[in-house]
Amino acid sequence: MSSKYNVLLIGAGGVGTIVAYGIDYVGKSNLSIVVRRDYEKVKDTGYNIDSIDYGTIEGWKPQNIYPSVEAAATPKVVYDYVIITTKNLPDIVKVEDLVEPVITPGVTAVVLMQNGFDLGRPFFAKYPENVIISGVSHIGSHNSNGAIHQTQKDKSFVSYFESPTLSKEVQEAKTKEFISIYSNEKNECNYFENAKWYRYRKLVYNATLNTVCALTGVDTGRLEFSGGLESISIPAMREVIAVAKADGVELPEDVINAVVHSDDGDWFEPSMRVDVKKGNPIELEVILGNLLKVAKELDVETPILTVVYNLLKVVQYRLKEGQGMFTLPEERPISDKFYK
Ligand SMILES: NC(=O)C1=CN([C@@H]2O[C@H](COP(=O)(O)OP(=O)(O)OC[C@H]3O[C@@H](n4cnc5c(N)ncnc54)[C@H](OP(=O)(O)O)[C@@H]3O)[C@@H](O)[C@H]2O)C=CC1
Ligand SMILES: CC(C)(CO)C(=O)C(=O)O
Repeated sequence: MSSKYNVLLIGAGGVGTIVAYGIDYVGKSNLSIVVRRDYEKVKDTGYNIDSIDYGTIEGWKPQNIYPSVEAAATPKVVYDYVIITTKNLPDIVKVEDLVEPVITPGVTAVVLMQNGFDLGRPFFAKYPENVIISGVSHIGSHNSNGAIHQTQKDKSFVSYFESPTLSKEVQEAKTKEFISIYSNEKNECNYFENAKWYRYRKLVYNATLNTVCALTGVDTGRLEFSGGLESISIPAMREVIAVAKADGVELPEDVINAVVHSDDGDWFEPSMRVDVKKGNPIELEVILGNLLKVAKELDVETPILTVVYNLLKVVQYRLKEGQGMFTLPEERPISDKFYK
């Protein structure tokens, strides 16, 4: 009998494949992955990886490859860890529902290695006995048809989303055990005490630069030179900092400066901008929607973020229509709503 951890990773994209490779590199896990669109190709020839951390690897495969979460549930394996590295799009698929077939209550820890805010909340409601781990990744990695191109080092901060039903000791131990199966000498994977703090810190970037670049169609360099950085994104950053403060999270004095300078020398396109460019739906609800819900609960004014959110809702509608998620009738229906 194997004494290895049973690990399932769902979403082998730019981030997921590098996380999976890192876990395989450590060698403490019996690793399975779910591959959707590229299943046939990956099953036959594996991944070709060009990585700043691991070099050039050809034809890499983990122990098991499944075409769906349901298929990964059929061998009746009890998974110790289920890692989710899909895009988090609750307005399309709720990840807490997606993973249901592979979760064993009280055993499986869920690792959310995704951008966004307050991601633990729906999991606590559905899986009160399971540890929910937060992974905030700073990486630049993309997948095109099974070819992975990782240009920025895999650096991640791993914490637990504080469950209302589990003890600190249990959650901390499980989180550190996860780090022990993933951290290696090629990547940088650190334990970080406070998931909420780090998620707010990351939002200072994602809620203000991803969103405004997605709306305007520019990279962060062009946003700076056009004046949009100072007229829109920096005031929006102040709103994120104000919500964090009202929520008991004090971000450092120099956070805005640090965020703005994090792309120095790079015409960098944040992921939401890339998604719009590709015609893919955007992670609007987890990057901005969840923050605005908390702002409302705490009575914090967020005029800029609110307008940005409402404009991006229109963009999301367009993207969903473009992906064939709904179709509109040829003739525009007439509404009898009275506007004043
Ligand atoms: N890429 C980056 O550099 C960074 C990304 N992030 C965050 O990491 C997360 C992952 O991003 P990224 O790797 O770029 O995303 P990608 O779009 O590259 O990959 C997501 C993968 O998830 C798969 N997927 C989606 N739904 C399912 C499903 N139901 N079953 C199986 N597979 C599924 C997709 O498969 P399919 O091909 O079939 O659609 C795709 O391969 C996001 O939250 C992102 O914001 C954070 C920092 C940097
Ligand atoms: C800025 C970056 C690449 C940080 O890793 C990111 O989170 C994004 O583009 O969404």
